[in-house]
Amino acid sequence: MLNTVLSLQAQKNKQQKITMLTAYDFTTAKLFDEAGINMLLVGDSLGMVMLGYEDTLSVTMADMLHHTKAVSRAAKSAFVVADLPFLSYHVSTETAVINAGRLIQEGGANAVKLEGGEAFADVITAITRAAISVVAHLGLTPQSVNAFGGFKVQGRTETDARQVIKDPLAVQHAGAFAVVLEGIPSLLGEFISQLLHIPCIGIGAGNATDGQVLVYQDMLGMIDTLQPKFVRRFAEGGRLFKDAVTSYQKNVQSGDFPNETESYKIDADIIQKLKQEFSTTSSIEGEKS
Ligand SMILES: Nc1nc(=O)c2c([nH]1)NC[C@@H]1CN(c3ccc(C(=O)N[C@@H](CCC(=O)O)C(=O)O)cc3)CN21
Ligand SMILES: CC(C)C(=O)C(=O)O
Ligand SMILES: [Mg+2]
Repeated sequence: MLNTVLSLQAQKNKQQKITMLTAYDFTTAKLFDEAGINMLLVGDSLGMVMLGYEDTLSVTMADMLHHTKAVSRAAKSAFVVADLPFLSYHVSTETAVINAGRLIQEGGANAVKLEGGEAFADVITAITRAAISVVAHLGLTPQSVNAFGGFKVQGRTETDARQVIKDPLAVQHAGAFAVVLEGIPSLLGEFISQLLHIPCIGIGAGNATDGQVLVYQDMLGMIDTLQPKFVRRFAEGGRLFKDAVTSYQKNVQSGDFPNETESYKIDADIIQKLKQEFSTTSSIEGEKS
């Protein structure tokens, strides 16, 4: 089943949870698409999990396009959302529209995501005016890590919580078709999801949002450095990979790999003839010198 802005809205209306996972390359995107995940997010978290940076601030439009192209080629039914990287939508609405357009036109994404609420309403309106679907990312917005003083849960005080409620309303009004709510108390996640008519996808926003998103390396248990409270490890992928690599290493060292069936064959007569020919050649060469 093809996922669209309409099917995702219908899922919220019917109270069927929306599933979203990050994806950054063709092979994993194909697996998640085949598993029936509704939405694939080419997140700027790729700077951390794929490229090894400390935060998402170093990620460029070139990085995002490179990975978005790979994911788009794999997505047959999943709806592909690409993150607008840091500073690609902050300078002017004009550059924001151009960069959003590149993720769609060159990257093949179905929608773009940007971090910001009320303060980015004009940018969201400008992008949606180009008929580009926008997801707004609110709450713990990782591109603000330095402004926040770390990856800190948002909306715990009355003043902060008020803004965390105002922002989703503002972006919905500006034309966003969905929001990602990250790192907020579950009661706020629940209230905002009831307040908005558009789908609210949570990550660290509790169980009452319209859907959930996680970074795939987190949920597959491939990471043991960063471990936010909201992560559940659905597999021990890191263990699985390491064990397989150890097994490969042992089998190569012992000469057990590759075996007969893993090797190519040639007629024994041909190789026998060539062996004679080359041993003669080398003895003649030897006589010359
Ligand atoms: N691997 C990975 N997973 C993610 O979810 C993720 C990334 N990378 N990179 C981009 C952002 C950064 N994110 C993060 C990173 C750390 C915390 C974290 O450690 N949070 C504290 C909250 C402490 C508090 O304020 O109470 C925690 O203990 O959960 C949360 C979200 C979410 N995103
Ligand atoms: C954490 C999710 C929502 C994200 O924005 C990303 O992966 O970049
Ligand atoms: Mg992101």
